[in-house]
Amino acid sequence: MSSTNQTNGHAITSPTLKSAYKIASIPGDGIGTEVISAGVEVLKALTKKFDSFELEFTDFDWGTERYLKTGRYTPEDYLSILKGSDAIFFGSVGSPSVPDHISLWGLRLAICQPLQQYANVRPTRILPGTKSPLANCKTGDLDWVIVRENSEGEYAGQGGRTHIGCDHEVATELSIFTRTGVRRIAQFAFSVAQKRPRKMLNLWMVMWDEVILEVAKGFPDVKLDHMLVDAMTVRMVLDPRSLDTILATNLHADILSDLAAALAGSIGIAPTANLDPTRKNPSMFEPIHGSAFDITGLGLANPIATFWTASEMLHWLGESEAALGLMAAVENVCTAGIMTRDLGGKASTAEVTEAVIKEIMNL
Ligand SMILES: NC(=O)c1ccc[n+]([C@@H]2O[C@H](COP(=O)([O-])OP(=O)(O)OC[C@H]3O[C@@H](n4cnc5c(N)ncnc54)[C@H](O)[C@@H]3O)[C@@H](O)[C@H]2O)c1
Ligand SMILES: O=C(O)[C@H](O)[C@@H](O)C(=O)O
Ligand SMILES: [K+]
Ligand SMILES: [Mn+2]
Repeated sequence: MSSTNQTNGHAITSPTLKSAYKIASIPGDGIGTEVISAGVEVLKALTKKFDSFELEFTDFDWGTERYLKTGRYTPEDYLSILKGSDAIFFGSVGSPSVPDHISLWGLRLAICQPLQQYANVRPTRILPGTKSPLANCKTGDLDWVIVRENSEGEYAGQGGRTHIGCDHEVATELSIFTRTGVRRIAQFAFSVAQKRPRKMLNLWMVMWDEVILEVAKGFPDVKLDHMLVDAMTVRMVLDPRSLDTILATNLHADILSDLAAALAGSIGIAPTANLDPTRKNPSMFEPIHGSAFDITGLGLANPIATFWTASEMLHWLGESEAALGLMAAVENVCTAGIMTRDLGGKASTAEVTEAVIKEIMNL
């Protein structure tokens, strides 16, 4: 491409570098395929509108169908394949025909764990034109970022079963926490909180508390507040304005983020970034929801979670103008009332997608 500059009254044309990013797209199972294809369409529209960058997509059919045929969710060299990309755009994994721990460890965790995506970031707010199920909670009242520790805790993969099928069978599921793991996620969460208007971080747990108090010394401008997870659910419902950045263990944050999405109107809007903050490996971006068997193939899947996810991916890649443009387009479409059934509307996945693309082209 080229750009035109004015110099001494003369227009000169000079070549400029256009960033090109390689995106590995993994739609996965269920509505994952529907929302990722909508997301790819929207991202392609953005590259037309903002001609400063290009996206080169490679699609992978890694999902349960592949597992049932070959015994693996991915090819054996999947990590080196993914390492050749700048980011991973993921739908969901999970199917009624395979137990959840097999699908989860076969694909999502098989990517997050070895690629050291230890920070899982889940922003939530109430989009304009949409409603929270909480009476008196309006757009702006609920504006949170949940930071989920994404590498250890309850999803560390430690534990097992002995004497399977016997009455005295024993099953263990161990949560593990390391100082290194807690320190690095605390540092990450503080730096998120530091950039937010309320500069506030809420969290809990014993060794966590100790490590976090150490890390807190490096962030004197962030207000720190400790909460137990059960009390946090109450506070999220009764006093959403008092929260900002919420740091929690892998499982606790998994649960709190579904609650947060529901309080903001629907799980169909909520995005996730699985980040390797060191940037040694590509990070993975996905909607927070799963395969949603109950609505698969019906055109009812809300694609906004995936659009918001795409916006987070663009921010991470450094394309903030396009990222903000995408969210502005999404907000305009919500304000116009073009929404899927989960948000109280009547539009299909394709209609919302088309409306967002139209808004992007009119930005
Ligand atoms: N990261 C992931 O890939 C991920 C996350 C969660 C669940 N899962 C898997 O997905 C499968 C189904 O899990 P589940 O039912 O507990 O959770 P789910 O998120 O798939 O669905 C929960 C409910 O929310 C609705 N919903 C979800 N996304 C929606 C959207 N975009 N638009 C409108 N409605 C939406 C569904 O219809 C369903 O009623 C399981 O196999 C589970 O393991 C995968
Ligand atoms: O257990 C899972 O499938 C995941 O943790 C999922 O719930 C998620 O939120 O990523
Ligand atoms: K998902
Ligand atoms: Mn979850």
